[in-house]
Amino acid sequence: MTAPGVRDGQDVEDLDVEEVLALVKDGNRPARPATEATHDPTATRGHGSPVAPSPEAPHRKTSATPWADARIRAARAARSLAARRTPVSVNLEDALGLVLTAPLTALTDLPSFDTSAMDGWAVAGPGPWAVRDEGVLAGQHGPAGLVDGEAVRIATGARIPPDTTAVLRSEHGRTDEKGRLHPGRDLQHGQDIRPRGQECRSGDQLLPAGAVVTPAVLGLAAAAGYDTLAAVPRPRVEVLVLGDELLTEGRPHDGLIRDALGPMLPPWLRAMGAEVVALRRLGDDAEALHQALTASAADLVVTTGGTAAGPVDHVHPTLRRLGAELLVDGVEVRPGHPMLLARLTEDRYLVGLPGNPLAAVSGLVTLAEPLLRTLAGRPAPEPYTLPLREAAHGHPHDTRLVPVVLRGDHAVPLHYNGPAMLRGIAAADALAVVPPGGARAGQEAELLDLPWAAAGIGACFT
Ligand SMILES: Nc1nc2c(c(=O)[nH]1)N[C@H]1C(S)=C(S)[C@@H](COP(=O)(O)OP(=O)(O)OC[C@H]3O[C@@H](n4cnc5c(N)ncnc54)[C@H](O)[C@@H]3O)O[C@H]1N2
Ligand code: MOO
Repeated sequence: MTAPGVRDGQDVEDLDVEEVLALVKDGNRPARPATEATHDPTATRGHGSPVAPSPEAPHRKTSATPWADARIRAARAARSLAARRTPVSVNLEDALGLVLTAPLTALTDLPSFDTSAMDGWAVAGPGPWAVRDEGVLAGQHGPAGLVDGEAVRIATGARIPPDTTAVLRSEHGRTDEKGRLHPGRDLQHGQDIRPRGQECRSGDQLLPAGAVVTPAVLGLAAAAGYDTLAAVPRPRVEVLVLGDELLTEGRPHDGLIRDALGPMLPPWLRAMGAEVVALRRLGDDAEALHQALTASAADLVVTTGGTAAGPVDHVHPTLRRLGAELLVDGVEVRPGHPMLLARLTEDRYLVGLPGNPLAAVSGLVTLAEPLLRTLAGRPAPEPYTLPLREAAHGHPHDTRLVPVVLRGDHAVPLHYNGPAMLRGIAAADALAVVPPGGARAGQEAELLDLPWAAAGIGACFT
């Protein structure tokens, strides 16, 4: 059935109840531009005073923060803690994705000795040459020096014998019947020799402090002599999954459903650079939640579910009981508007993700990502936009995050993007930021890449 007033081409399955209600009331009026929505008397920006909810927005939270402000607030909240974190020394194999706290300074010349760039012969003086019996392989040290007219077989990466004048590639040399080596073409002095220090001298700065450790940085660090790197510690995150209705195996039955967030959040958080220290399922138990939050030593606790105002929604009451400071209490974004950010103690934070799975993703990218990025010392990704290939309907007042695939130079909005659905995001490359009122086909939309989309599965998982 199509809800009356829903615009052509819209899938009612894509809308949450509130959006459908708003559209029914709006009829087919054109979507309001973002600027107008900003002046909506029902929309409270920042932490303004409470405003009576409008009939169009039965669940609008008066304290809700605009989406872009919420991201900024989450990033800023962690700044003072980030400044207090002590750098750690991390083995290379554990350093992927971390940020260097000291410049990467070469511990050696590179190459650290004169090296053959090719398989062939090290030769001294002009040819033809007498070829020694014993060759020189990579990894051997101290080959005997050559005299003019002499050559020795040499492998790529092997040390150049003293007094070598060039390396003759194997395909450019010919040996006559007497075993003498002749050049097949002119040979320049120093040809195919990589001189010591060609890439850097010991003490040269290879990368500045603040560089992100990529696979290539790991390779460079190893080449330059490093076993460990000084880096910003990975933020530690504990995930608390709330809800009595959740199963951890088998098919849904008897009103029980599978926990979709337990399997999804830890790898997603790791892809965002976090160390997930624990995942615990607490049911709907206020006491267990209180104890878990009191006992946790993680930099960030991520809870799922329980953010709304139902009888077993324990997150707000527990935060009040703990005396936590609510920094963001609801965000003007769909899905996920009940998401929250709190400071539990001076150096511990909580992000409360709504239980609906796509709403949880929205909370992850809106609040957890900027907070973790700041704690990890990483810069914000450069914002970028692409035109939408099709129109994306918008919420009347709130930003919408819509899963999209990137095709050529367009972003294509995906269906099955309702708050309880993962079908769209599971096929997506990015989330498109759709302003209040929606976006036309061809309109540029800001895109938030999914952490694995650009790098390929596995590449960014730490
Ligand atoms: N009176 C109001 N009710 C609701 C509002 C509102 O503004 N006023 N907002 C709705 C929205 S929007 C969302 S989102 C949810 C958020 O609710 P909670 O964070 O309290 O989440 P729950 O009620 O625990 O669960 C919501 C939904 O998600 C399912 N769920 C929970 N955890 C998981 C999981 N790990 N894996 C899969 N699915 C999960 C749960 O069974 C519910 O269906 O509140 C609305 N209500
Ligand atoms: O419907 Mo709720 O917007 O957060 O998923």
